[in-house]
Formats: sequence, structure tokens, C-alpha cells
Amino acid sequence: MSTLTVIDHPLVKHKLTILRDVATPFPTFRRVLRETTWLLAYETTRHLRVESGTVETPLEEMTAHSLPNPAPCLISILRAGNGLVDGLMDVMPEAAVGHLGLVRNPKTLLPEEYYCKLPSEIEKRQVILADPMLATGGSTIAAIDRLREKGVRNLVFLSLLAAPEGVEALQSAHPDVPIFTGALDRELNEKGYILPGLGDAGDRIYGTE
Ligand SMILES: O=P(O)(O)OC[C@H]1O[C@H](OP(=O)(O)OP(=O)(O)O)[C@H](O)[C@@H]1O
Ligand SMILES: O=c1cc[nH]c(=O)[nH]1
Ligand SMILES: [Mg+2]
Repeated sequence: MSTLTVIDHPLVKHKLTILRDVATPFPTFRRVLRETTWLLAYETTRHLRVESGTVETPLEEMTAHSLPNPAPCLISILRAGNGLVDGLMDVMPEAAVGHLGLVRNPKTLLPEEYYCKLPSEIEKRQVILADPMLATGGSTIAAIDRLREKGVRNLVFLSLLAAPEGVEALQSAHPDVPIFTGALDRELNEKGYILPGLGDAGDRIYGTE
């Protein structure tokens, strides 16, 4: 069974309150999501491999560590995934970035793929897949199915909020993929929205409500 890590941090809690607030306007939502991602990134990137080498300081040479080649890779589940990937790129500008376009059909709640562009040598990279909302789990499971087809082995998933239903579905479909999230919410409503949640993440980032 894959691990579920709820990233428990006072600043994450504080920023999540702003993100959940229906009165938060989208420019603030975008900025605070980015700041929250910097904090979530600290735990989510803890497993990354580094390679040993040397660096010349102004005083002497020392053994030092750097990200490997090829570098890790961030994958955004469009469109809301970009809200997390923007912040992840801030802390790891060396990362390659891929995009998977998935939209959830509002009637069936099943994801439909409309775009896929992934970095070269993805099978050799450590991959962080990002989507702010793990609701039924359908979009994340479909994204991981696609990444597995492309040979990705080393993979973790980051969300901002998760529903218990989505965690269970993801753990059962992909038991080897560690899950990181900013909070585990109560349940889904009849339309597949996370309760208490924050609404539609894509709409709140891009002001399309
Ligand atoms: O776990 P699930 O039940 O699959 O739901 C979660 C998905 O729904 C949202 O995307 P949406 O389909 O609204 O697309 P968007 O990012 O373009 O707004 C969200 O960003 C996830 O991708
Ligand atoms: O609560 C939810 C569920 C799916 N997608 C969202 O953006 N929000
Ligand atoms: Mg989506």
C-alpha cells in the first residue's frame, strides 16, 4: 500500500484557509497557491537522488551534491496542475516539465485526455506528478496509467487537497505511488467535489468561474 503523507505545517494550514475562503480573489489565490507549493515541495522532494561531485569554493575544493542527469521531471495535470507546477519550478528550475491535458466529464466524472507532451528520457527521471485536487482519483489514476505506459518507474504524486475516496482509489490502482497532500478532507459531494474543499481549483486559479 502506498504511503499517504499529509504535510502538517502551520504555514500550510494558514495558507489553506486563504485558499478555501470563497472571498479570496483569483490574483491572491494564485499567489498563495504558489507560496503553499514552496512549503509542500520541501517534503515532496525529500526522496530525490543527488550525485556526488566536487565544487571549488573560494577557499578549497570539497565534495558536494547535485541533482542527477537527466534531471527530475514535473508533470502537470492540466489545467489546475500548473498551479502547483509553477511553485515546484521555482524551487527546482532544473526540472524538465511535462503536461497531460485531462478534463473531468461533469456527467460521468471520468477524465478525458486532450493533450500529452512529455520530456525525453522520462523513464530515467524521477517524476513528481502534480494536481491540486484528488477527488474521485480518476484523473490521477489515468495520468499515472499514461506515465507507466511511457516507462516511468520512479514517481510520486502531490496534491493540495485530497478526498478519502480519491486516496483509496489511487492506493488501490497504484499501490506503489507515494501520495503527498496539504490536507485530507472529509468526503465528496454528489457532483464529485471535495467537501469542505475549495471549489473548482482551475476556475479559482484562472478566474473562469
Ligand atoms: O479526482 P478527479 O475526480 O478526477 O477530479 C480531480 C480533477 O478535477 C479537476 O480538473 P478539471 O477536470 O476540473 O479540469 P481543469 O483542471 O481544467 O479545471 C482537478 O484539477 C483534477 O484534475
Ligand atoms: O473539489 C473539486 C473536485 C474536482 N476538481 C476540483 O477542482 N475541485
Ligand atoms: Mg484536471
